[in-house]
Amino acid sequence: MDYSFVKGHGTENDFVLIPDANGRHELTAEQVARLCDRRAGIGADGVIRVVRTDATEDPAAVAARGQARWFMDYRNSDGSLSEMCGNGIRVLGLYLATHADVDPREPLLVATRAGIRTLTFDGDRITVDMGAPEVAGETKVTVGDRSWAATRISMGNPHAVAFVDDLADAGDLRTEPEYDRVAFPDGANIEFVVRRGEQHVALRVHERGSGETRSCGTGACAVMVAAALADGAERGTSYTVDVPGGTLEIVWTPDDRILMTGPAVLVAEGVTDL
Ligand SMILES: N[C@@H](CCC[C@H](N)C(=O)O)C(=O)O
Repeated sequence: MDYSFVKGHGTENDFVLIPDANGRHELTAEQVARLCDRRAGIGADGVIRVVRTDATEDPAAVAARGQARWFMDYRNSDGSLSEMCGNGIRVLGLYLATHADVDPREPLLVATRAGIRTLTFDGDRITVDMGAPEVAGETKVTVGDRSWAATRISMGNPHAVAFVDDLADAGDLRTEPEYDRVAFPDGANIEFVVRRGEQHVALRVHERGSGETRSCGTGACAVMVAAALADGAERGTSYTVDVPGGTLEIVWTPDDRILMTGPAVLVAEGVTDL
């Protein structure tokens, strides 16, 4: 069956959006993997079905009815579900502001499996209130014969953040790093971080369900929190986080919310029968 798609990216973390206001295109994991295939499909790090909260029975959408009109149904490129995608939600916001009756002069509330997130628009920059981080203590990550201490942080989805001397130390991230499967029963996104200056860091990421990507919005937020904690700075600070595909600005507010600001770009629209 033919259906419409939109392709977009946020700091080169790229997504196939499936506009599905009325909830008619529930996707299987196999379909998502076909869409994301970079040779036989459209190619992307993930798929976002853009559906109204009153048109899907996903429990997170049902819980948000009456507060948020739109639900981000996010899947990784292997077809697995995730609770949240920081870059993807900006791309979804731009899609709604340009293709639906969403007024970018107003805050936009979007339901996700991690709860409702609020977006504000400033030209081509979008800020997302990512909610409060949850810091869960120390763990360890391993690539080949090298291991690093890491901090477990949830941004609605699970992250392990490891400071390294050089981003090249993380080696070939085509293979998933090893991590504590008891601490992370649902898998983990792993970030490797170096310092670039005062309140300025850079990362590489291996995403759960997608492999190494050129950016991860929730990962950049987790990295900012780990860096601020290490600096003794904590709340009321802002950091610049460089990712391979660009730069994100992250603020930790005095009332414990993480605000992430970055770009969103739509690059193509079409019809597919994948
Ligand atoms: N790239 C995303 C995160 C996507 C989900 C992640 N792979 C997971 O499984 O939790 C971002 O920008 O946050």
